[in-house]
Amino acid sequence: MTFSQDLRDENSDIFQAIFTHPFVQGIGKGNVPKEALEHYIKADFEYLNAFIQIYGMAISKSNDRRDMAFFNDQIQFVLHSEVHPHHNFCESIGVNYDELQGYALPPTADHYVKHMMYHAQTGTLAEIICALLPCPWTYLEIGKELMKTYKPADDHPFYKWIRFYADESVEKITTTMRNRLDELATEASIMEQKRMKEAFRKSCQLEWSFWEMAYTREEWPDAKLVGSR
Ligand SMILES: Cc1ncc(C[n+]2csc(CCO)c2C)c(N)n1
Repeated sequence: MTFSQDLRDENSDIFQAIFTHPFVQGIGKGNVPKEALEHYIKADFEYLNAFIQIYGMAISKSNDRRDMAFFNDQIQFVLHSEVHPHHNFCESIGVNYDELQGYALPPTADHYVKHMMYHAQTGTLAEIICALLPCPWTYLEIGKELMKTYKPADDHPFYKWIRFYADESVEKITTTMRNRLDELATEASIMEQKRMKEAFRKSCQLEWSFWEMAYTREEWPDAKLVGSR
């Protein structure tokens, strides 16, 4: 059993909860409330900006050129490819992508980004990868689950989104990160392995929470307090 397979097994409860989340199921059914999609894109645009910065932090912790090249490729991927699923969501609700950019992160997305930054700043390379891996891994499995369950045709409103994440490019990213993690884990102390597992589980939980945040349109209290009392 590899370290990354252990991680997957230990967190299958959260993976399962992500697949059944109403936002994720709504993507499969082709029916997500417009407000939830807007809230998601606003937060995810800024989340991806932070993700790029964290890949930069990971490069600064890398000594091996293959790691540097991988993180560099991922920065390109987030910059140039991950805009496609966002465009798909925007088209489905008839909103211009530009209008959903530049918003402050809601609490859960803010927490998620800072959790990854914490591990990128204070942790080893293995720990950083553990904090980052649930991001491609859960999306890959969401894509595959939705493909299998709903078999979307190309006129499905979220066909492009589902295809994008079920694709082999996201599979390759996940596999590369898993393999590197498995290598690094063999040299990690028990204490480091514990921190790695905690970083991974917390990111899985925050992936679920990110869907929930978008679905419930979570905001900072000050936005709600205005005029409520
Ligand atoms: C909250 C949230 N989690 C995961 C992704 C998906 N994702 C983000 S970066 C990346 C590629 C990693 O190199 C992938 C697959 C997302 N868009 N938003």
